[in-house]
Amino acid sequence: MAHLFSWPQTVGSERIWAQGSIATSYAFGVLNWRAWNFIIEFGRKMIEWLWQRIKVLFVITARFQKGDQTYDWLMLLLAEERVWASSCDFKVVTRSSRRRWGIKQSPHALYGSPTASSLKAGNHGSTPSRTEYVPQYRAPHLFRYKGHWIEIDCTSKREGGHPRGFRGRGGHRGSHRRSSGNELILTVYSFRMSTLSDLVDSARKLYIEFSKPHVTIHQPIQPYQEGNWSHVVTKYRRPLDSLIIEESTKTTLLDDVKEFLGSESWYIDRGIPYRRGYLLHGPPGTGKTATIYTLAGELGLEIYVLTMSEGLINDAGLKALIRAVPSHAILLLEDIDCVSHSLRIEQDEAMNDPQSRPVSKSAVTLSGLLNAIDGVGTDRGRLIFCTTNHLNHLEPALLRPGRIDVKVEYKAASQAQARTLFIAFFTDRTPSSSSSHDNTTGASSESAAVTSSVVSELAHRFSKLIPPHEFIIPDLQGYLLLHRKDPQSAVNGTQEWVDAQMKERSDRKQRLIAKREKRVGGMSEAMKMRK
Ligand SMILES: Nc1ncnc2c1ncn2[C@@H]1O[C@H](COP(=O)(O)OP(=O)(O)OP(=O)(O)O)[C@@H](O)[C@H]1O
Repeated sequence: MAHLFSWPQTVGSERIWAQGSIATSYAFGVLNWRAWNFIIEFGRKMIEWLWQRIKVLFVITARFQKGDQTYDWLMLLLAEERVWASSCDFKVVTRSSRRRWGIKQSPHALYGSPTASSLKAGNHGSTPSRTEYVPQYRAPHLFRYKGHWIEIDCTSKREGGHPRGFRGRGGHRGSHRRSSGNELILTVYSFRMSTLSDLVDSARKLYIEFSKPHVTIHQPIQPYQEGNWSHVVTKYRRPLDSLIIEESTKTTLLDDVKEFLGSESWYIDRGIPYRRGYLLHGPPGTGKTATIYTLAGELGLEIYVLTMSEGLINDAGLKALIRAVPSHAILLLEDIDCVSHSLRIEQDEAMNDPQSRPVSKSAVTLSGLLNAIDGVGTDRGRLIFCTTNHLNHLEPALLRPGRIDVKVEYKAASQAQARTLFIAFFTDRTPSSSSSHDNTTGASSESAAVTSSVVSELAHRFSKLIPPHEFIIPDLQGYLLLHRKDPQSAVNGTQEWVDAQMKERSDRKQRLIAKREKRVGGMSEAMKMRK
């Protein structure tokens, strides 16, 4: 009976025991699972932490913003290193700028393309094309530079860190905001910071070498408040002797700029802002801008141009743009009188005087311009060149020494300039012609001397027929171009051309006077009617 009664008890206790052991093993299982989870998570975190530490020691991340000079240096270096060779992502453009980071060649030979150096030398293959293939580097690219692996990424999807949330030395973890993609991110797998600085330095040297035959001109792009100068054009360097201005003006300007560039410590020691302002003033087409480009080419300086008459840049934009100009570069402010004009317009409009309305107006105010010129960053070796056609429109505050230190007046061509232009125009400068004169017999060099003396004599006659300070160099160039192959006929036709030009000018003047008188007459009639 007891057995009878004990069985269910036993069964019950076994059941309880079984249930207990299941519960216990379940609890242990859960605990185990939690422990394992904890261990795995802890291990993962440790590995991540260690990996981050290793990366901090062995990986350097550097960002290069479009619009900054370093971006251009790096892009050129990448082209030179043929990093694009493994790329399958190109932007194809027909624009043909002298500054090319793309692979400029026939589409048929894309992957067998020449190197940047051969392109530099003008060797574009047998089928030169104006199409440019610009590698995009959207997907990360790996390349080897002086024994180090370097990764490039042009289009970060996250801002504030590495494209893949990576945190390198000095970097931050990505915050997953979309970037504009206007930056180049380099990840250098090296524990030495000098690897990066060497790379940037090599890129800079290459860029200077590459830019030698050209003058680089930077123009701003919108939004100006970001100080972005990424629109770049290049022009062939102009030889100094192709600039036909007074020899003394040329050398004075050149020497002044050279002296300024070499006297940084002098300025710093005396607490004087290290900048120099030049004002070139005179009628349109007299060579003001040409002078600045020639100086820049001669001294290897880059130009940052702002045209004040365009009316697009306001005070905030101007400040940001001027601040972004690097040291030892030329800041060129074209048509600076338009800034003063904006004040004058307001005054004149207030006085209801429609007669004095100027042609163009700048969105920059005078105080905005003065603040931008005097502001932060402009005292770090800044050469500021201003041009104007109307010196008398400039506010005295702008002409104060420290803002404008050197003034140069430009006029229409003198007879001496006309003579120099004629000689430059008709003297054969091709090396072959000069070498043939040098290397051949005495008879040939004699004929060269005769030719140059003939040109000189004709130039003298030509200059005497040109009334002083009436025609600008482009006018004279235009006329000489009509007689490009025949200097004698150029001289023979000069008087006739001068007379025709003078008559045309006088007719135009008469027409303008008549128009003005008609307008004034109309206004006084209206006044009378109103009375
Ligand atoms: N003295 C000069 N020597 C050589 N070229 C000149 C000279 N003057 C003008 N030119 C030529 O004429 C063209 C116009 O010159 P430039 O743009 O320098 O004139 P500017 O005085 O700056 O005119 P603007 O006031 O309208 O800006 C250029 O192609 C330039 O090469």
